[in-house]
Amino acid sequence: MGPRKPWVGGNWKCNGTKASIEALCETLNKAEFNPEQIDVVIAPVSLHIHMVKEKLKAGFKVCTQNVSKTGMGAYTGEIAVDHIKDFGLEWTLIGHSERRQYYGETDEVVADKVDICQKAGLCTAVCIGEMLDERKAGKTTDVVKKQIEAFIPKVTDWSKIMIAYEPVWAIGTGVVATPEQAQETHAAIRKILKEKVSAEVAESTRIAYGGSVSDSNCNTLIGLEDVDGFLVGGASLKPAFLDIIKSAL
Ligand SMILES: O=C[C@H](O)COP(=O)(O)O
Repeated sequence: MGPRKPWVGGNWKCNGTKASIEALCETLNKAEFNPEQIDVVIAPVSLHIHMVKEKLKAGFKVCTQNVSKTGMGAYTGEIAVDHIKDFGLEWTLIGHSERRQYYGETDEVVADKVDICQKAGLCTAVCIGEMLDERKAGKTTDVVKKQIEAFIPKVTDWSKIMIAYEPVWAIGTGVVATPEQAQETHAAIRKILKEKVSAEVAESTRIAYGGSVSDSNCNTLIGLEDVDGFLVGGASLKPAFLDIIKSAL
């Protein structure tokens, strides 16, 4: 872990019922952390946000899993930055690989969403990562570079950007990146930020790892120089998430 404030996110994806989420919030409320020293960010299904905000103790930050590239208006089914801000939320995820794969979210759309979040002063976890065939072809750095370059021109306040590196082949598969793969790509991302933005931004921007993070691999991963935290899917629905938070303290 570098000198940056750690960031640990639980992406609950399209999971949970009112009952299961109530129980999960009770479990998560056992976590002990100082929000001045770590960002612990929970992204439930949008319908559950109100309830999760009520149930989780102060210190947790509640986040949307997606945001509209438009403002308020005649855009059926969307949630705008204005709603997120009005609701008192600080964070949103953008460009998760499931959004890119199943809902046609291109680099251009991700850039538009970064743009609207920046203009609204909303903190944004931007997800990037390569597919298995791209890794096998040795194209990982090229892929993440293209994904990052797409949104760089939209960023005016880097303190509100967190990059989540999630190799797609590691998401939900139980196949976590090796420490060497994770460190190598996180360092490559930092190098891209240095070359394309500035040394200061490269040094200060947090980069979290995501993809089959669990209570059994988090301690090794968090020991890596350029890993500043995690974006966790499956394990964030379980008590294991408490250990993952603890690993980053
Ligand atoms: O947003 C979280 C990632 O997609 C990781 O999911 P996972 O921890 O279930 O592999």
